[in-house]
Amino acid sequence: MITMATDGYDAVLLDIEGTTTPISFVHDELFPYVARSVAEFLEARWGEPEVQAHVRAIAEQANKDVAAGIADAVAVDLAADSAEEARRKVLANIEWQMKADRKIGALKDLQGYMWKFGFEGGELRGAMYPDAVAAMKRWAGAGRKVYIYSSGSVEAQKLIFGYTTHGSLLGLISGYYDTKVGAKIDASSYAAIAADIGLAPGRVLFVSDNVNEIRAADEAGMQTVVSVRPGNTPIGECAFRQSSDFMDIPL
Ligand SMILES: CSCCC(=O)C(=O)COP(=O)(O)O
Repeated sequence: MITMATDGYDAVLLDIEGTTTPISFVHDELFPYVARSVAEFLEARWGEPEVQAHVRAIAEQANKDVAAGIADAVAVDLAADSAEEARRKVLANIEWQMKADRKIGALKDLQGYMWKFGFEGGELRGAMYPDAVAAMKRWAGAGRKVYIYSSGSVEAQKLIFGYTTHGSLLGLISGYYDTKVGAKIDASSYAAIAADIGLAPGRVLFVSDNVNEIRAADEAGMQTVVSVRPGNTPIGECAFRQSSDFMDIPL
């Protein structure tokens, strides 16, 4: 039985991986989609302005990482390198970052851009926990605004909820946040989201599988529930409320 603040909450802020969506979908379908097609994608679309914008962001991040002494990072000089050389280096940076499951903006933005082709072409469909879908409908129907906060880019979030195995859920969602608002383990990110939504943090309920994120949201004053799902990292003893069926979360 989950007990919430007696006067409830006005908005719900949901994490994706391990919360609305199985971790296995992200790691066994979404990430491999990019891993298996990124080399060919870069070769075929290198000259396209949108792809070049992603290339510049990856190169900028790589050069910062090299300066910071990160061993796997490969410096890229887009002005001096030949197109082939630059493409090889950009690819090397994408590959090591994906192996490390790095939650970094330039990589997340590129993944989101590539997933668009998979979702729009029908190769990808966003997997959802059925109780998460039911709870989102119940929250929206009861006047609780539903927001998303994920390391995945806002563009990727709109795809995963726009093309789910339960149809489009975009109509249930009032807004989207990614790490442009701040890191998910920083309390200031949750304060910024609450301010942007226009609510006191205490009127927002944050649900995530990641206890470090839950701790940050709690520090910012949000109400919290830890999502417990098969395949999630076990959380063990923990002071926070937990749920494995979001329909059990009181309104
Ligand atoms: C937008 S779906 C892709 C999820 C993703 O790329 C990711 O890194 C998961 O991050 P989350 O913050 O949802 O755990």
